[in-house]
Amino acid sequence: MSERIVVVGAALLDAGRLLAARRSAPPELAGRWELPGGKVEPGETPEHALVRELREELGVEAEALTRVPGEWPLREPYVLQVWTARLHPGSPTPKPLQDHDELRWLAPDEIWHVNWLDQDVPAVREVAALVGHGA
Ligand SMILES: Nc1nc2c([nH]c(=O)n2[C@H]2C[C@H](O)[C@@H](COP(=O)(O)OP(=O)(O)OP(=O)(O)O)O2)c(=O)[nH]1
Repeated sequence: MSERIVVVGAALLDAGRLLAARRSAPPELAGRWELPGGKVEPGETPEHALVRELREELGVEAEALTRVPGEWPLREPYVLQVWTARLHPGSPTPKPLQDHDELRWLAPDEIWHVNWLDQDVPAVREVAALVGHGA
C-alpha cells in the first residue's frame, strides 16, 4: 500500500470572509474553486507547508491558526487537511500568481456561490461550521 501524502488547504480568513481560489490547471480541475495550498514536502510540517504555499501561490505572508477537524480523500495517494489561517499585518494582498486565475473573498452568505471542487465540499462545510459561515 502506498503512503498517503497530505495536501494542506488554507481556510484563509480576513474580516470574517473566506478566500476561495479558482484553479487554472490541470485541465480536469481548471475552473473549479479550492482552498489555496499544496503538498506537504518530506520533513516539512503542514503548518510550514501552508505558509510556504501561500507565499508562492498568492504572494502573501500568513500564518496557520488551527486545524479544521477531519481529513478528506483526494486522488490517491493524496488526502486533504485544512487549517484556518490569517494574513500578517502588512502582508501584500493575495494575487493569483500560480495555479489560480481568480480569487474571491466570500462573505458568510456567499460561501456556496462558487463551484468548489467536489472533493473540497465536505471540507468547506466543516470550515463554514467552524467559523460561523452559513452552511
Ligand atoms: N491546494 C489544493 N489542492 C487541492 C485541493 N483539492 C484538491 O483536490 N486538490 C488537489 C489538486 C492537486 O492535485 C493536489 C495539490 O496539488 P497542488 O498543485 O496544489 O500542490 P503543489 O503546489 O504542492 O504541487 P506541485 O505543482 O508542486 O506538484 O491536490 C484544495 O482544496 N487545495
